[in-house]
Amino acid sequence: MKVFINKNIPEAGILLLQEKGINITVNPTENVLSRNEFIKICQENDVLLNVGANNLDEDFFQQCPNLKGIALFSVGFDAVNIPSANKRKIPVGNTPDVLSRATSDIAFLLMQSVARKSFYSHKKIINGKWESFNALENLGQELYGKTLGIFGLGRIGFEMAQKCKAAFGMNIIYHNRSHNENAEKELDAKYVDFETLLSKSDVLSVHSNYSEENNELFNKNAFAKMKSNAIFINTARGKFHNEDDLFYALTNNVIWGAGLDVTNPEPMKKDNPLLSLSNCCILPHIGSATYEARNAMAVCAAQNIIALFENKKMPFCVNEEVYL
Ligand SMILES: NC(=O)C1=CN([C@@H]2O[C@H](COP(=O)(O)OP(=O)(O)OC[C@H]3O[C@@H](n4cnc5c(N)ncnc54)[C@H](OP(=O)(O)O)[C@@H]3O)[C@@H](O)[C@H]2O)C=CC1
Ligand SMILES: O=C(O)C(=O)CO
Repeated sequence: MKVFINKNIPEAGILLLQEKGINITVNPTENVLSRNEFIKICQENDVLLNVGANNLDEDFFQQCPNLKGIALFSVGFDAVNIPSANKRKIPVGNTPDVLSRATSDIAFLLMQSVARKSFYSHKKIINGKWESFNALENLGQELYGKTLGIFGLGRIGFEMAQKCKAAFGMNIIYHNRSHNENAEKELDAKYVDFETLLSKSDVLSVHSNYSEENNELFNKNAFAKMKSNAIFINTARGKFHNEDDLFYALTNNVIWGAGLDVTNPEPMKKDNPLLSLSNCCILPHIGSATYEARNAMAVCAAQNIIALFENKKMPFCVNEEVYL
């Protein structure tokens, strides 16, 4: 079985695959492959270990009829057309849980960074604008006892809610398609409809899986229903928000601030107007970027491939229906 890894991953995963004698090819160039180059190499392999946001759509599956499995180096699987994989009985593996702490840490970091204007204040020093102490300048807001609203309270959302409750005694409300009974029991999280999530959250943090039907759900209409002191945090996928509408909301006192680890599109251009705002903190999609999380992700991805190699079910599979 031949495995193609389109960008290098931590050694922990490579070693596991090598120990099993699995034939792997890691993209030898530092460059991102063009779509044609990527497809050509996938055609020559049985399994793809995919790092980054390649679009694994129906066209991809049609062009790569030999593929027997996909191991994603991510928990999110929005870039894969799952019905196309299912049609061909191709299992798709992901890396759940191991990155929940790291990603929720970034959501928490952004929340505080926005509340205390920290990125902007740092830029002020760099730009020679640190002047004498002024009682009315650089004022942020405290989060104690405020309401955290989570859109998509699953693994990462739970970790975020737990931290916010422990650190600031925040009240938790959330909106999912179904109830998260564990969060209701452990964190006293209250299920609300989407409109209530918008109108009652002091901090609204997005942690849902992305799918087309939620494209730019956080747009002008949604921001208009939020509190004027609200902080919007998105560490899930950039396509959840409309960036022009977010800019409008941030510059017209519709909402108070925003923290983004994901942008729409990615990568963000360096002259994006959001980068110049005092009330917006942006990071370049580093949610899972810790040694601990990335090593563990590499192990999960390798375990998924090893299972395929041994004719077993992938231990972390997003389309278990292919095994029925
Ligand atoms: N910034 C980064 O580096 C990272 C980003 N991510 C992103 O975070 C996402 C979440 O990961 P994780 O917590 O592990 O996933 P989970 O599946 O554990 O949680 C996702 C939650 O979203 C809810 N949800 C899904 N669809 C909808 C919807 N249409 N409306 C409302 N709620 C919805 C689900 O509940 P229900 O089914 O009941 O609706 C579920 O509780 C990933 O898919 C990925 O996009 C992940 C890791 C790193
Ligand atoms: O896992 C994911 O979905 C990411 O976005 C990166 O870790």
